[in-house]
Amino acid sequence: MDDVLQNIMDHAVAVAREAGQVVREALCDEKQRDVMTKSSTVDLVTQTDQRVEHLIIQSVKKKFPTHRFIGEESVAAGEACVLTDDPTWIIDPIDGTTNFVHSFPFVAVSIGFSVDKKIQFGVEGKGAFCNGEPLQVSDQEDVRRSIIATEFGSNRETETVEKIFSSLRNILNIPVHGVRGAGTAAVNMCLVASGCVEAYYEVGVHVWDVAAGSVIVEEAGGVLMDVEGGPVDLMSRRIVAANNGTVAHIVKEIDAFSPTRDDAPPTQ
Ligand SMILES: O=P([O-])([O-])O[C@@H]1[C@@H](O)[C@H](O)[C@@H](O)[C@H](O)[C@@H]1O
Ligand SMILES: [Mg+2]
Ligand SMILES: [Mg+2]
Repeated sequence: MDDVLQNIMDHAVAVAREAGQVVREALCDEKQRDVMTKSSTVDLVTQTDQRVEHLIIQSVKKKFPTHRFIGEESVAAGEACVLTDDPTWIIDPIDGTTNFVHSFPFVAVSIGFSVDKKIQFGVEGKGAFCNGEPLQVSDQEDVRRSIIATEFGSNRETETVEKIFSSLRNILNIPVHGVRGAGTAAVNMCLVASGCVEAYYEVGVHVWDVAAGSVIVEEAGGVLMDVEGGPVDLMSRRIVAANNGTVAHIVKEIDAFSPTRDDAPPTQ
């Protein structure tokens, strides 16, 4: 990794740790977990999500004034969600807000950094690490001996819920050892990267949920795919992250659908 990128990554790690501390403290303070809603009554946000995103963006802007941002809460406030070739920080200040609100103790501060529309950190084959320890995906080749992670998302339209359950039924019937969900895409992807689960899939995620996780999974030896096979498109809101191409064949069992893309022009 060149010095410039290393410098950017060091800053990302430092600001993620700082943000993590704010989230950790807020977990113990009911007032900082007051709930507001966004796209639906189960799409939650708190002042802490907004505060943490602000903290990260201000800190980065000070050091790298020309860089661009895609932040979950900035987009919710009306900013465009467009990935250009420019250096861009893709931020989910609290991934797992529902967990956070309920003190269910799995949340992540997710920060990805892209240049030329490619997520950069780690792409040069330097590996993925958790507190200095290298991560490695599971070597399991048999989907029947696998744990698959997924989420239910925050869209409760009947048709969407039907499709989620249809996929789940198909996957349970393979049969797999188990199905799990941490309540955060970023943590689910880190679980794939660390070999605790063999694969994670979800339709309905956003680019800020998966940008950082995608490079962590690849650097830990895993593969990314669209839920109908083929290359993943981080703006498509569909993702499969698996330990290898064999387990990634769970895509055959997924009842795929296409939510509105993250980069769709705003409707008037
Ligand atoms: O809103 P948030 O807590 O940052 O992110 C959440 C994801 O991590 C989760 O996996 C998904 O099921 C939810 O729909 C939501 O996108
Ligand atoms: Mg999220
Ligand atoms: Mg979030």
